[in-house]
Amino acid sequence: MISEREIALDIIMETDKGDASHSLIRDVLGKYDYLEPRQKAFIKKLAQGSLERRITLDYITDSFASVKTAKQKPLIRSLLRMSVYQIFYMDQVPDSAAINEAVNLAGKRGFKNLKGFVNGVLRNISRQKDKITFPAPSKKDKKSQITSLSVTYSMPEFICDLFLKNYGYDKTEDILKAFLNPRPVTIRMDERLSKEEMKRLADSMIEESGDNFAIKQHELLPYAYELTHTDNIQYLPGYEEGNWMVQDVSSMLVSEVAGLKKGDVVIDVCSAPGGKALHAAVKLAALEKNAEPCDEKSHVYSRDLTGFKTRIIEENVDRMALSDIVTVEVHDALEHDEAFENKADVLYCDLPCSGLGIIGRKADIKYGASQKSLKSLSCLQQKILENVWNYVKQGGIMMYSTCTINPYENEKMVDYICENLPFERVDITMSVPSALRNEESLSKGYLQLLPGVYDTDGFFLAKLRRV
Ligand SMILES: C[S@@+](CC[C@H](N)C(=O)[O-])C[C@H]1O[C@@H](n2cnc3c(N)ncnc32)[C@H](O)[C@@H]1O
Repeated sequence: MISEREIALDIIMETDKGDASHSLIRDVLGKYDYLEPRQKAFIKKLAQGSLERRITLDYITDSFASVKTAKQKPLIRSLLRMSVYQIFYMDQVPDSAAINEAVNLAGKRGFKNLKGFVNGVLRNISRQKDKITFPAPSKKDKKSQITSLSVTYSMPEFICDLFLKNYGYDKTEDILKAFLNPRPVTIRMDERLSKEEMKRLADSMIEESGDNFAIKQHELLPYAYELTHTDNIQYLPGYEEGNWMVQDVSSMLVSEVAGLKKGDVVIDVCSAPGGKALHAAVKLAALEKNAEPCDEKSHVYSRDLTGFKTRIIEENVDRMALSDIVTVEVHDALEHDEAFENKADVLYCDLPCSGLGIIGRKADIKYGASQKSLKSLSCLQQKILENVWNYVKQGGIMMYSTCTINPYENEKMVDYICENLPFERVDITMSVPSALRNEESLSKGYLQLLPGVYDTDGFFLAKLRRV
């Protein structure tokens, strides 16, 4: 018989090898579908939390263990992470339960000789947990600030350094804190629904969901709704009917700011799962309602690299009844397509990026990122941009966006575009929701949303006009 902690242990061991935690947790919980919701919630919290706080947990263990985490057997390292997480961050679990089960699991999984080590380290940590302190930052010493932020908020040092250089200590701390707070899921209701229909849909979600479920309208956009305590979101009312799709409110701003007009051709070169392209399609479909038969038809071309990815877009297009207005195609954005030259009124360049803005949702991103991977992503973005920029008509628009917080992929990439390609920045201050209009970055010709400052993922967007 496998226990909940043993299931969590297996997930933690896999994520230690670099596997994506969100899909892994979903797949493993699918395999143990017979478990009670309470048991599944425990496994998810333990696996996710141990990953999210890995650096902090290792720091605590290393303060007590004779063999440091880097030198420990992978199973023992994962077991200690999971147990220290319970001792520090799961108040409802008695320390003795976490420790006894860890010792049993060490024996069960072939490490009888290390049961004493596991027991000793965990009992010491439990006894002294109120006395443990993290490295303090010193105002004048940048290195001490990096170490302190890294250990306290479990963030690799090079990311702390990157944020510190750009945002200073206080803002960096706000961002890192926000990453550790649970983020609600945001959905975009189909704008073809009336306000009353959206409200009725939200009410029916409440009626059909468990006690903890909550839904509220997002303050930034009237058709964005925040959902908390959502498991199996696809079973909520309106999903099958295509009345909504999951999308962070920050990402909705792209189509909000693009200034789409009836008859526009939109090309999205990196489109899966289709959030922004389908948002554009919904807006255009609403405009088409008043079109005359002789008017130019609006259309969205939604492309991505593989059939696997475009199938996801197609499923969303079908579900949302947008197949008349959207064409989905497999196409490598690095391959130039002459047929697309001068075709787009609006080109979406929502390019592959380091994803540092969504670390709060996908903790594995922070451990997978490196200075080298960030550099190679900005090279890829540059190559894609050089290849697709002339899909935009003269006077047309390029929407450049990423879900990251890295100047080399964001503001410096916009500088690159404006210095090397025939584009100029468009002031978007008046087209963002009023609650964002005082955002400092807008005065520089782009919008950089930082988690902890706004109730959104980290997101970057710029509107550029071909001149
Ligand atoms: C940030 S995601 C796009 C998200 C999407 N725009 C949305 O709003 O749902 C980046 C996408 O770029 C795709 N991609 C990566 N390299 C590509 C390439 N060379 N050509 C086309 N798509 C690519 C990835 O498969 C991924 O789906």
